[in-house]
Amino acid sequence: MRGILLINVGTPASTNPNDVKEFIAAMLSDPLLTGKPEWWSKFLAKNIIAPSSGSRVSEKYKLIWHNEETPVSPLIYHMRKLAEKLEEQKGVPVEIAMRYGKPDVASAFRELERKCPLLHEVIVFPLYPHYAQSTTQTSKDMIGNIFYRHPHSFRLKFAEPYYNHPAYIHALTSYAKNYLDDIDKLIFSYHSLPLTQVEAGWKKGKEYDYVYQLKETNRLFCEKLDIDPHDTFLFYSSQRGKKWLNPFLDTDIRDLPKLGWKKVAVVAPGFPVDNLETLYDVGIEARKLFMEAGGEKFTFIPALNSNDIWVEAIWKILERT
Ligand SMILES: C=CC1=C(C)c2cc3[nH]c(cc4nc(cc5[nH]c(cc1n2)c(C)c5CCC(=O)O)C(CCC(=O)O)=C4C)c(C)c3C=C
Ligand SMILES: [Fe+2]
Repeated sequence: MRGILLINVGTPASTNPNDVKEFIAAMLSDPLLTGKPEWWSKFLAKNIIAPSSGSRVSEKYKLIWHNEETPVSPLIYHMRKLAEKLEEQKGVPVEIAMRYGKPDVASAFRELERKCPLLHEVIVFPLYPHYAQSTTQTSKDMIGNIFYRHPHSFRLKFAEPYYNHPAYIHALTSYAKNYLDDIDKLIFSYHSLPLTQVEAGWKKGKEYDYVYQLKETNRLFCEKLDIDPHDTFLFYSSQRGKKWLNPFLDTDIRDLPKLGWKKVAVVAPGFPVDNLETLYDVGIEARKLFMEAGGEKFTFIPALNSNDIWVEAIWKILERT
C-alpha cells in the first residue's frame, strides 16, 4: 500500500513570543533558505533576527490563530483536515510534517508504518506547487537525509512541482471563480524571493524556475476562466529586502485605487493551505492598505485548504508520481 506525507515549511507551536522566536530561528538558520553560509545564517538567526522580530511576529500570529476547539496554527489546522479527508476518501494512510519544527518527518514516517505495516511506498506531497530552493529543495534534502539514515520497508518518492497540472488548475479555478464577481482587477499574489535565488533557478532550467512556473499558473488560470490577462496584476508578498521579486503587495497595492481600480480580488495560488502569509499579509495587511488608499472592495480568496475539489486534485496529481 502507498502512504502520503503532506509537507509544509512549518509554524510556531503557539503564539507565545518564545515559540515564535524558536520557529524563526530554526527557519533562518537554514542556508538553503537564506542563501548564506550555515554558520552565518545560524549566528544571525539566533542572535539578531529571532530576538528582534519574535514579539512583533507573535502579534501577527495572534490575529490569525485558529482558536476553536484546541488552539492551533491555521497551517496545522488545515493540513490536518486535508490529511483526514484524503485518508477517509481515498483509503490510504496520510500524515503531515514540517520542514522546520513539529510535527517532524521522522515521527510521520513511524506513524505511517504503524498505521500500515505493509506500506511499500511513501509519496511526499509538498504544499508548494512551484519550485523554490527555500521550500521544495530544502524539504527534499531534509527528508532524504532522514529517510536514508534509517532502514525503512518502503520506498520514497517526492511529487514534482504541479504548478501546471490540469487537476491543480481545475481545483484552483473552480474554487476561485465564486469570488470574482464585480471586480475591476484580479490580483495574483505570490511569496517574494531574493533575486539571486530566482536567477540561479532560472539558469538551471524551467523545473527550477519559480517565476516561469508561477506565470504559467496565472496563464492557465486566465485561460480556463476566460479572463483577459490585462485584467490581472502580479504582486509579491513577504519580501525581506529590496533585491527581492517585486512589485510588493504591501506597498504597491496602494497605487491601484488612484489609477481607478477600486475593486479587487486577491488569489494566492502558491499557498494551497492558509497560513500567516495569506491570512495576515493578504487578508489583513494588504486589505487595510488598499482600503485606506481609496479602495472600495477587497476580496480575499481563501486557499484550497481541505476542499473536496483539492482532495480530488491531489489524488490525480499523485497518479503521475
Ligand atoms: C511559497 C511558499 C514560501 C516561500 C517561497 C517562502 C520563502 C521564504 N520564507 C522566508 C522566511 C520566513 N518564512 C516564514 C513563514 C512561512 N513561509 C511560508 C512559505 C514560503 N516561504 C509559510 C507557509 C510560512 C509559515 C507561516 C505560518 O502560518 O506559520 C517565516 C516566519 C514568519 C515570519 O517571520 O513572517 C520566515 C522568517 C524566507 C527568508 C524565504 C525565502 C528566501
Ligand atoms: Fe517563508
